[in-house]
Amino acid sequence: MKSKVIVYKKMDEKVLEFIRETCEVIYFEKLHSDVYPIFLEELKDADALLGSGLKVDGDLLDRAPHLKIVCNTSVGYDNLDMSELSKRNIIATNTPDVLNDTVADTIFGLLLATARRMPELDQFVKNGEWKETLKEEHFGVDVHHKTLGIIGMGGVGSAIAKRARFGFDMDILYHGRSRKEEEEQTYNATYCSLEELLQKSDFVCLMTPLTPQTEGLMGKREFELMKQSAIFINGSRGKTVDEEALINALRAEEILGAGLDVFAQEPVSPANPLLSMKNVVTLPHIGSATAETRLKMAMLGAENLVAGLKGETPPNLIKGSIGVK
Ligand SMILES: NC(=O)c1ccc[n+]([C@@H]2O[C@H](COP(=O)([O-])OP(=O)(O)OC[C@H]3O[C@@H](n4cnc5c(N)ncnc54)[C@H](O)[C@@H]3O)[C@@H](O)[C@H]2O)c1
Ligand SMILES: O=C(O)[C@H](O)CO
Repeated sequence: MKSKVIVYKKMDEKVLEFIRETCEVIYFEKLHSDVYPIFLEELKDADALLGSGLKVDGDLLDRAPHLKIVCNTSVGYDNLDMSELSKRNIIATNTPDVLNDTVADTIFGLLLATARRMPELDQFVKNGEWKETLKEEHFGVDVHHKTLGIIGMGGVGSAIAKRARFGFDMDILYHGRSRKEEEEQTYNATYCSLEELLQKSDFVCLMTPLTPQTEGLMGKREFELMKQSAIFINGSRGKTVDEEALINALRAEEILGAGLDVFAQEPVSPANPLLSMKNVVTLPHIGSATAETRLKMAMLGAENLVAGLKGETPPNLIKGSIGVK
């Protein structure tokens, strides 16, 4: 009897074919309201879930009594209730590393675009407002040789540090749960407290996972500690930032600007005040959004799934999952 796998996100056919070699696949390109009742019905005898963003909590797991493994096609796994999964002996996996460079390219591009006001000046040109040589009022700020503070020097944070150091001669500060000797040696990065990082950085880049400890990590006090000339970049999750505090800090000119790839609510509401601020550059959570990288992530998720269903240890077990030694 083949294992039954529910795939709940749009996937390349190559990935579905790979899973179909050993499993039965129930495929939902998107879990919109029309198909959700069918999804819940299929859950009843499903052995595995593959996709990203679905809230997998106790309520959902109670509807899936045969589930053996839940596989994210993302590195972030804040959508998974790890304790509920472990209670039920369900394996959980994610897709780290394959996306580091693509995400670092996005986040550093966001940093550059925000520093040099590119979206605003692109619109300036397209609106036919460019009538003469640009004046100081339209100048941006330099990135090269400035100080970048990275909160969360992990896979993506480290790739951002590489770009900053070797591409832009930046000085790098970082804060995290542990020291990163390799990054300190390779990128001349300096570990410091969060307070010191916020006070000294010209660019603050948040790249931590969303956890109970990082929820609201950047709040009123943290933005007040930043330089008035500094720019905040968020590539992590929207809820690592107190969005109200960010809006107030920008309105009070406590910081110079912000570049955001993630938001507390996604898709972000058009009414969100951040979207009407010229000194805020916004992206629709596109960190890993290239065809090549998304295929790698999906295939890695599928490899984790097939290995787990075979009784093997999947390559990317999430910390806290059963089977993590
Ligand atoms: N915008 C996007 O499209 C995109 C893409 C990839 C990752 N992400 C987000 O970025 C996160 C990090 O990705 P990664 O692959 O670098 O993960 P990672 O696990 O390699 O690195 C996370 C880093 O954050 C640090 N950290 C954890 N808790 C912390 C805390 N309380 N304070 C300070 N540092 C802390 C960890 O020590 C680690 O160094 C993901 O969990 C995801 O939420 C977003
Ligand atoms: O966590 C990740 O991999 C990205 O945010 C894409 O979801």
